Formats: sequence, structure tokens, C-alpha cells
Amino acid sequence: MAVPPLSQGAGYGVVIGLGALFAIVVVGISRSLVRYAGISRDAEEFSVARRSLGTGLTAAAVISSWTWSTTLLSSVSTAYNYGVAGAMLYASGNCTQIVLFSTLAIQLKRRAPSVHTYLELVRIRFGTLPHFTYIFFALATNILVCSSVLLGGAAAINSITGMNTYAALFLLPASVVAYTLRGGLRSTILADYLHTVIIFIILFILWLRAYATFPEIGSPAAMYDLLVRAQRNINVEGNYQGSVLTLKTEGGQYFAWLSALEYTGVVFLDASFHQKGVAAMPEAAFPGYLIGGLAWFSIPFCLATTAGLAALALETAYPGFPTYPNRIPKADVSAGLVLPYAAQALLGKGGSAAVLLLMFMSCTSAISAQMVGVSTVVSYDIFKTYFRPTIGADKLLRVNQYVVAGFGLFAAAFASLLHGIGLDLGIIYNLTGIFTGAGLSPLIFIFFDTRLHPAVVFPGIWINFASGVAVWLSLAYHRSGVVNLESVGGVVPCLAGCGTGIGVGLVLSLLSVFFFPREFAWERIPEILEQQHREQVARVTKEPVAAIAGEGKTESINSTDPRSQLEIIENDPAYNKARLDRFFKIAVASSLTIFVVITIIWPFSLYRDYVFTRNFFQGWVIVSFIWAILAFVGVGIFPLVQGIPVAKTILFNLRNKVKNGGREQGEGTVSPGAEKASEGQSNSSFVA
Ligand SMILES: NC(N)=O
Repeated sequence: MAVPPLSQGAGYGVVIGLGALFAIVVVGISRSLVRYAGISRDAEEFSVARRSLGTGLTAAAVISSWTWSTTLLSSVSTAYNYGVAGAMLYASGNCTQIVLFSTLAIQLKRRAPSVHTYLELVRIRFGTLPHFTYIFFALATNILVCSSVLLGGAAAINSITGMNTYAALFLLPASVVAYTLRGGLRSTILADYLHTVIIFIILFILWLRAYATFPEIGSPAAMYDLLVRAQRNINVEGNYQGSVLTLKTEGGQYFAWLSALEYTGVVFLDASFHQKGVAAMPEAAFPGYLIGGLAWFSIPFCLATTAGLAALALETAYPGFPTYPNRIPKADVSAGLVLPYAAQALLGKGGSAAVLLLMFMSCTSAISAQMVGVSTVVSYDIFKTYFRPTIGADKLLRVNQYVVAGFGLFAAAFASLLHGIGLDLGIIYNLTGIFTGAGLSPLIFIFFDTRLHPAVVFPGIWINFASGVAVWLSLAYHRSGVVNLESVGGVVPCLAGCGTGIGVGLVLSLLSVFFFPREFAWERIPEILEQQHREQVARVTKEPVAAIAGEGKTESINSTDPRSQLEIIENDPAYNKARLDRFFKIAVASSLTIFVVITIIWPFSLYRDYVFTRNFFQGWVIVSFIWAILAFVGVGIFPLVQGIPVAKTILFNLRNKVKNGGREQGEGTVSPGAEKASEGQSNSSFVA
């Protein structure tokens, strides 16, 4: 590994200092919203932001919770491995599941608008064992995601500053816990927004440096020439003519399909994505996911087309490249270090500092979303459901907070364990699908079909999982003659294992739907909720169910209870059935179109015996930059514009406070004059 360009002090300074600064800023904004914009603090606000997010913040939340350190590091490594195709295929393989997810978000609003997590829907439909099965796979997904985010981030920080990897693994989550504890979903989204803006700014700087001002490159045409020259030492196995300038890539395709499948599993099973769908207003869910997904595409596409190709062009040609005159060692590529090396070559210490910032931003924004997701699952799906069914909103908020702190510690310890046994970002990235594939097919049927048999969920998902593991390990052994970290982390065995889990689940689901249907009526949800609630209370209080029923349901209802949410939502015109049906149709049509265009037509129309010409390459690079600019408008500027009414409300109330000599009108008070502004709350993405 090359000598770290920055000091350890810089590493600790960013991770601890910037962490503290972010915590202060975000807690400050969060307090202002409570004091001056009428936002209250309880479990409902903590977990689903009162289901009030507008389009802008939903989009910002989606892009930032999908922009992991893994995204930045792996996309650049993939471009380094497979050339221009790697950048494009990383982006396309990981983008469309976000857009496709918008259909699940709307469907949940149409069919089960009162739930906080999709796991509640599983329980309503199938009961306890299927519920626990999905809780297991949902939490496994969160743990794998956090591990890969932390492992990639800590490895990069270690290579840039020499900071101890274990220290980075523990300090990165620590700074997130502070503001997540305080504000829950809304404050993590506000922090995410700030992170995303900074990530885009650094992306623009890198692109402009590589393609406009860097003396060794300086233009897309010069990059092309350097790549052609570098090609003399490079033969990418499986690429047309071994070229880094073709989209015909076998290895890149395997990688893209592994990404598409395993990360569809991640997005659909990870409670934090559903949570943002739940938190979005009905009219904001689809456009929020659409803008977020398309904007996200630009980050790996533009970044990898810049840094991944710059690394290929410079590593053996430019003495300022950290590994010059050698190619980057394989282990460093797998650990995700191509991005820090390229940034250092392009911008010197400034580039290393930029990547350090990128790592901090992307790790903390992803981890905060994961923390809120996990805390919501543990508090609502485990604690409230099985231990304290009548718990109030305030007490549930406490549980949420304990879980946030506990999960932060657990994630750091687990990632340290993986680091200790030699698992790096590349291996975790590949094997994630073994865990996320098993539950994917049944989940799609749970959302979109009413005939699934409970046995397909339990024990069905365990059968899918066991089949996936068997195929994965056998193929690893068959290809390498040995089962070790290297063989089980290979793309092909992992793709086969993930595909098997999904495929077996699909076959079982179809068999059940066509031959053993178990009809479910969505209209029965209120009745089932009531019955399940009575059973939970009876189990905890050890009273007969009939006695609980005699108490009358309102006595044990509070704002965290899906039954009360159902009543609120039923009276909300935003949840009008015809309106939701229309959103659903638009979401299905648009997301399928985007899937077909971005994942099938675009890459496969160019999957031919073709090496980019200089002109084509220039156009390609310019498109990557324009896409990033449009994305910034969507997720950087649009949320700000939508937030203006709430900013006005806060300023109005602050001014009143100053006029009244520091006396407040009361916490959460919105003055009459400002009410007009806060009417925009439902449209305003900063509160809303
Ligand atoms: N978020 C991903 N898959 O990079």
C-alpha cells in the first residue's frame, strides 16, 4: 500500500471534528423545526416524520441513503476493472431498483397505509413465524450494508491518513449516533441533504480537474489518447479486444447482474427504504424516488468515468500516481482504493482531503439511514409487537433511541470482526445477494398478489436461502478447488447463489399462487390489526382475549398504533383511493420503462464488437457531466426551493422571539402570520 498522503491528525480531525460539527448543525436545525415550525417529537416523528415528506426531501433522502462509501469506491474500482463499461454498468445495475421501489412505496400506501414498516404487513398477512423470518433477513441486510459501508470507508480513510482502521470503524458511527438520537428520520434526512450537496460539489471538482485543468489529461480527447496508450499494458479478460473502451464486457455484465439482483433484494428488504416511502406524502413518493434514482445514477457514472479512467490512464504514465510505475495491486482494488489513488494523482493532498470528506459524508449518511431503519424495526416490530403492545409514543421513542445507540456499537464491532478475518469491501459487496435474494420473490408477491400461501414465506424463504448457499459454495469449490475467502467472494459463485435464492423463491411463489392459493382481502387489514392487537395484549397481560375485547379498543390505542394511524389516514384526502390508484399506474409504467431503457436497451444496444472512437468517448464523458448537473438541480436545488415556506416560518417565529425580548410564544407555536407559510408544509420538503 502507498504511503498515506495525509496525517493521522487529519483523519481524526475529520471523523471526530466534522462529526461533532454535523451533529451540532443538524441538532440545531432539528431544534428549530420543533420550536419554530410546529414539529413535535415522538416515535411517530422519529420513525416516519409524520408521513409528511415532500418530493424534494424524499428525493434527497433516497439519493443520500443510496450513495454509500461503497458506491463511490466500488464504482471507481469497477471502471478500473472493466473500463468505460464498468462505470456505466455499475450505475445501471444499481439505479433501477430505486425507481422500481417507488411501486412498492405507493402500493403500501394504497393497501396498508397505516403500517410503519413492511414487516408489519407481513405479520398482518401471515402471522408470527413469517414475520420473524423477514425481520431476520431485513436486519441481516442492514448489517451487511453497514458493514460494507464501514469497511470501505475505514479502508479508504486508513489509506489516505494512516488512521487506525478499527478506530475509524468505531468513530464513524459514533458521530452519526449523536444527531440520529436527537432527531430521528427528519434530522438524518436534513444531514443527508447537506452530505449530498457536498458529494456533488466534490464530484464536479474532480471532473473539471480531470477533463479541463489537469496538465497530464485536461480534456476528454486527451484522456482517450492516454487510455489508448495505457491499453498496451492492459488486457481486460472478457472485454471485446481486451479493451477498456468497449461496452462489450463479459465480466462487467456478470457484475452488473449481480448488482441488479442483490441490490434489488437490498432495497426491497431494507426497512429504511420502505420507511422513506412511508414517510413521503402520497403525491411525493413516486416523484421523490424517480428523481432520487435518476439523480443517483449520475454519481457512480460520472465519478467512475472520471476517477476510474484517470487511474487507468495515469497509473503507469504519471510519476505523481501513488503506485507508479506499477499497476494498482489487486488487493487495493478490491479494498476500494482506486478512488483515493486517482484523487491524489489529480489533486495532490487536496484530492486526498476531498476523498476523506467523501468517505465521511457517504458513510455517515448511509449509516444514519440504516440506524433509523433498524431502530424502527426493533421498536415497532419486535418491542411493541411482542413485548409492550400498549406502549405510548414517548416511551417508544426512548426504545428507538436505545436501539440507535446499540446498533451503532454493534455495526462497528461487527465490521471490526469482518476486517479482522480479512473480509474487505469487494467480498462483502459480492456476497450480500446470498442473504438478500432469498426473501425477494415472496416479498414481491406479498405486495402485489393476494394469493400467496404462508408456507412460501415460512419455511419457504429458508429453503430459498439454503438452496442459494448450497449453489454458491459448490460453485466456489468447483471453480477454485477450495472454499476460501477468495473463492466464495468471486462474482460468478455469488451471482449463481443469489440467482438461485431468487429463482427458487419465484418458483415456490408461482406454484403457491396457481396451485395452492390462500386468498387475502386487503379490506380485512383493520379487522386483523384489531384481532392481533387483542391477542398481543392478552399474551402480555395474561388475560383472556375476550376480556381485552371488552375494554373497548380506544383505551389501548395511541399514536404509534397502526389502528389509530388507519383512522387518521382514512380521513385524509391525500389517501383518496382513485388518486393513489392513478399514482400507482404512473409509477408502474414509468419505472418499468426506466428499467427497460437503463438496464436493458442502453447497455445491450452497445454490447457489440465496438471500441469507442475518440468522438464517441468525448460525447460520453460530456453526457456524464451534464447528467450530474441535472441531478444536482433535482436533489440539491429543488429541495431548497421547496423548503422556502418553512424557512420563512422559522425566521418569522425567530423574529417574534427576538422582538418579545427572548420570550417564546410557546414551543411549536406557529404564529398566525406564518400560518400561511406553514400551510406549505405539506408541499414543503424541508419540514414536509
Ligand atoms: N448503493 C449502491 N448499491 O452503490
